[in-house]
Amino acid sequence: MSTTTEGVPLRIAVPNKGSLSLSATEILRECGYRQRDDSKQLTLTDIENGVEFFYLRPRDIALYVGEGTLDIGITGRDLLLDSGAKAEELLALGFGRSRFRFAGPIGRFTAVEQLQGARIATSYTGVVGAFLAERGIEATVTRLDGAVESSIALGVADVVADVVETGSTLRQAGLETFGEPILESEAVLVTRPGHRADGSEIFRRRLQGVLMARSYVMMDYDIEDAHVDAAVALTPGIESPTVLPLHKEGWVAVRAMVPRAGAQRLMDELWGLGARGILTTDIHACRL
Ligand SMILES: Nc1ncnc2c1ncn2[C@@H]1O[C@H](COP(=O)(O)OP(=O)(O)OP(=O)(O)O)[C@@H](O)[C@H]1O
Ligand SMILES: O=P(O)(O)OC[C@H]1O[C@H](OP(=O)(O)OP(=O)(O)O)[C@H](O)[C@@H]1O
Ligand SMILES: [Mg+2]
Repeated sequence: MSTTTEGVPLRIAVPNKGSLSLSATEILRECGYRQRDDSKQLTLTDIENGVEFFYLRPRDIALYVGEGTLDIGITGRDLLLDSGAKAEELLALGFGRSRFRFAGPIGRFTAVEQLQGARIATSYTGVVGAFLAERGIEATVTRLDGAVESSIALGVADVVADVVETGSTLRQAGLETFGEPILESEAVLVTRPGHRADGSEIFRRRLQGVLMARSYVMMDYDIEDAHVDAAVALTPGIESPTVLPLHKEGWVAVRAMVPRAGAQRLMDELWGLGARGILTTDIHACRL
């Protein structure tokens, strides 16, 4: 059964390679979509769900979506901004997190004002150009495809601007970051402003449901009536917690979604209030 109203498949761009590719495929599978098994496959139609996937270079995805060829796509926020494409961010996806930063030889630079007149190497000329223009800094920006960190030792640049995740590539090149991060990036869902293709809302909701399920757990516990108000104040849930009577006189069972991050601390606090039989369970998908 198709989930689109017109029967026209929703056309979705997915990273085919690089840091975002595996996580994008994983979240789409969790959302109940078919995904390719062969990394050479360029497209895949999931008739049951009324969608068609196009596996593309993440750097090109904002352009395809912005030009109207594809309805929606997954790419990096930094790549979206760098592209200058007419696409907008619809939902942050929580994976592929990185910072985009300037770096130079250790001890050489301390502030972005020192970029005046410098030679900067980067794969993200759009992001760097906009940053410099905003501050009225004049510098020479050279575009490289990758391994940008080597450009300083090889005499092509004084400074690099690149994606930093763990920082280990910079350390190995004898470089250090300086100035504030230019931007914080993660994988994002992008679409054309004002364009809401049939099925795109269902697609967005499925992704949001899996993201919520990743960041929340279901918590169950039993507690005496006298302490239930204090306990539900700690576990207010999304709408409101479910409270049901137990067979044991004067006791109730409480069920509520709680943020995964603080779940262990919450269990300690509930135990302190007299709650017993405290359980947490993973959620795999939800619509809230
Ligand atoms: N450690 C990382 N290295 C590079 N990009 C990363 C990293 N972590 C997250 N990202 C994000 O991945 C996207 C870059 O996609 P890209 O396809 O260029 O990945 P890549 O890992 O550099 O792959 P490749 O170098 O093989 O092309 C950006 O949005 C970037 O912020
Ligand atoms: O902070 P880190 O964890 O070290 O990760 C950041 C590095 O990873 C990426 O390089 P990639 O492996 O994509 O190679 P590339 O430069 O050839 O694209 C990025 O361009 C940085 O060089
Ligand atoms: Mg790379």
